[in-house]
Amino acid sequence: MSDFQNTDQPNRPGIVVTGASGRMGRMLIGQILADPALRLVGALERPGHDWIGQDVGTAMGGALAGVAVSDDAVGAIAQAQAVIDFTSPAATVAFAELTAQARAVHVIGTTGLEPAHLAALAAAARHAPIIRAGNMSLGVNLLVGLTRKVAAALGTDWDIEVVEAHHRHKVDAPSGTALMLGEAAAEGRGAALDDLRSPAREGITGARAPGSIGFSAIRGGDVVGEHDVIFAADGERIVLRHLATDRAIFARGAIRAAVWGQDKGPGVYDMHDVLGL
Ligand SMILES: NC(=O)C1=CN([C@@H]2O[C@H](COP(=O)(O)OP(=O)(O)OC[C@H]3O[C@@H](n4cnc5c(N)ncnc54)[C@H](O)[C@@H]3O)[C@@H](O)[C@H]2O)C=CC1
Ligand SMILES: O=C(O)C1=N[C@H](C(=O)O)C[C@H](O)C1
Repeated sequence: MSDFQNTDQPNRPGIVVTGASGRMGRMLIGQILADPALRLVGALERPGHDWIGQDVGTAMGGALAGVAVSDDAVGAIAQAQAVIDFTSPAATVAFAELTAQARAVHVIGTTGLEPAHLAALAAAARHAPIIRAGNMSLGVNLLVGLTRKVAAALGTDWDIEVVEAHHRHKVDAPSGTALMLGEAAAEGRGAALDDLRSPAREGITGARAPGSIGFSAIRGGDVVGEHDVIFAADGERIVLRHLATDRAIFARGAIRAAVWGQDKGPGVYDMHDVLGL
């Protein structure tokens, strides 16, 4: 363990952060190092990454953290009480197996997960808790509840569209948040999103299918994350909106989940469980 982090509190959960050099990895590591109630015990990057072997604090341009960035997931995760993971679907599935073996909490922010990835995570969650959400912020998780409520109150003469905007580097669409909001809207209508989801529009699409839920994605610049749920009827519209301006909100939620999960049994949880919503 590092001599550089506070050692006054013996029961601080030891946290491994995957994707250490990523936009979310850096944010998480910064928040963990700044919090005396937490301990950073590992920082993982993909094999071949130029941060491997460097101290993660200095690689981030700050003070020594006493934790070297590693590609040894087996060794790092074996020492962890929690793994916070914002990487890619394939990496997340591999980390889930190791985290389950270590009986540690796996907090998953990675989006773009397909049904096969989700099945692998469900298998891992038979051994240890997994807390997964396409968005870890308090605001979006509140918006999910509002979306479900508004969709339940309105009939199918109100068309539902989810519009999202993200930075130019984002690789998946619709965003994990947009899908959470779409699922909530479908639930409000007593259906599964798969049954209501409108295919991506291009060309002669025909008129909108009544009761369907559409998605549109904008990518550009450094947009952190913006989501609108539009309920459109003849003569009026309701727009529920969340604007993220700082990735700190996602990191705060993920760290809260890692701590919350410490006394939880195996299973899949989400931020509604963590936040008690
Ligand atoms: N649930 C939430 O609240 C949020 C979710 N996200 C999601 O988190 C994911 C990551 O987002 P960003 O940090 O913006 O991406 P990023 O591309 O900046 O970072 C991903 C990092 O993971 C690393 N990585 C990939 N494979 C790896 C492996 N096998 N082992 C270790 N490291 C590996 C990459 O080298 C990279 O540094 C995306 O799926 C994004 O949608 C992002 C923000 C909030
Ligand atoms: O990739 C991102 O940046 C984000 N991804 C999450 C998503 O897919 O919804 C959460 C947030 O919007 C930022």
